[in-house]
Amino acid sequence: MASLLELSGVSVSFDGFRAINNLSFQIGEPELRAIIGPNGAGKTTFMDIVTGKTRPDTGRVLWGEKSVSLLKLSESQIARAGIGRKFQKPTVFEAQTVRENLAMALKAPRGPLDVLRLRPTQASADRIAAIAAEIGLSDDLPRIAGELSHGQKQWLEIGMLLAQDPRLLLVDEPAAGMTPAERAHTTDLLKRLAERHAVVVVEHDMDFVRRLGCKVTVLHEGSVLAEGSLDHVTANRDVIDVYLGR
Ligand SMILES: Nc1ncnc2c1ncn2[C@@H]1O[C@H](COP(=O)(O)OP(=O)(O)OP(=O)(O)O)[C@@H](O)[C@H]1O
Repeated sequence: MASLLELSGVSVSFDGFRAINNLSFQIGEPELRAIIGPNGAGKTTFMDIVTGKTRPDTGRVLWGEKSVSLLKLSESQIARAGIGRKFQKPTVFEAQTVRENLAMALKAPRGPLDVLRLRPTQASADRIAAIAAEIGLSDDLPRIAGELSHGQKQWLEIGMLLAQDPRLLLVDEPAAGMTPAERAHTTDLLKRLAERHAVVVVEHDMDFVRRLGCKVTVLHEGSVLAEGSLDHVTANRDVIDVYLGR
């Protein structure tokens, strides 16, 4: 499988502290990957580098069939190239309906004031319906987003990412604060999305990672400590020492 995203030899320091240290990572398309690691391992900084928020001091970050360097692109160009990121805290438009939120996301490359003025057109209605079905919110389209449960808001935000047609989704701690039923739904959703997309899930909850049933990358001190199935990495002595055994 060809790589969709490939980092090699990436390092970044903050005030002399190496948050990412000679990191190499690759993911294919489609693929589901979990990233785990102790606090401060560099998981957030990794996502910041991929999305262009943080620029590495050294290394390469290559994207797509043409191996375009993401280091030359702005954050918005990277988003348009097909990389979507979901932060831990949902940031849906609380006062708008689920349908309006998805409609805004379909049109999103403009400024926030422009998107607020837009109304869903017939042309976008099918797309909105398909995304709502994908995320399990078909019956909730007329509801005000602020009234949704925490889990439903997370799914809506994933739907808003999908509206942008990403090839790679970066999802930060999706299971945090969810009920067991919401976690099960989220697992199913991420697995289904990973049939057509590259999906990177950063997660601390090991039960959740186990249910994802995917390859796992363990980060520690800004580098890959171990990689493979969850059983493989959790049997690794170094992983036990720095992460699991604490
Ligand atoms: N802008 C910054 N300035 C200074 N230090 C930073 C900055 N961003 C990250 N760091 C440091 O880099 C290291 C890696 O941080 P990062 O947030 O990437 O870890 P993480 O694996 O996401 O941790 P957590 O699981 O707690 O979210 C930490 O020691 C953090 O304090």
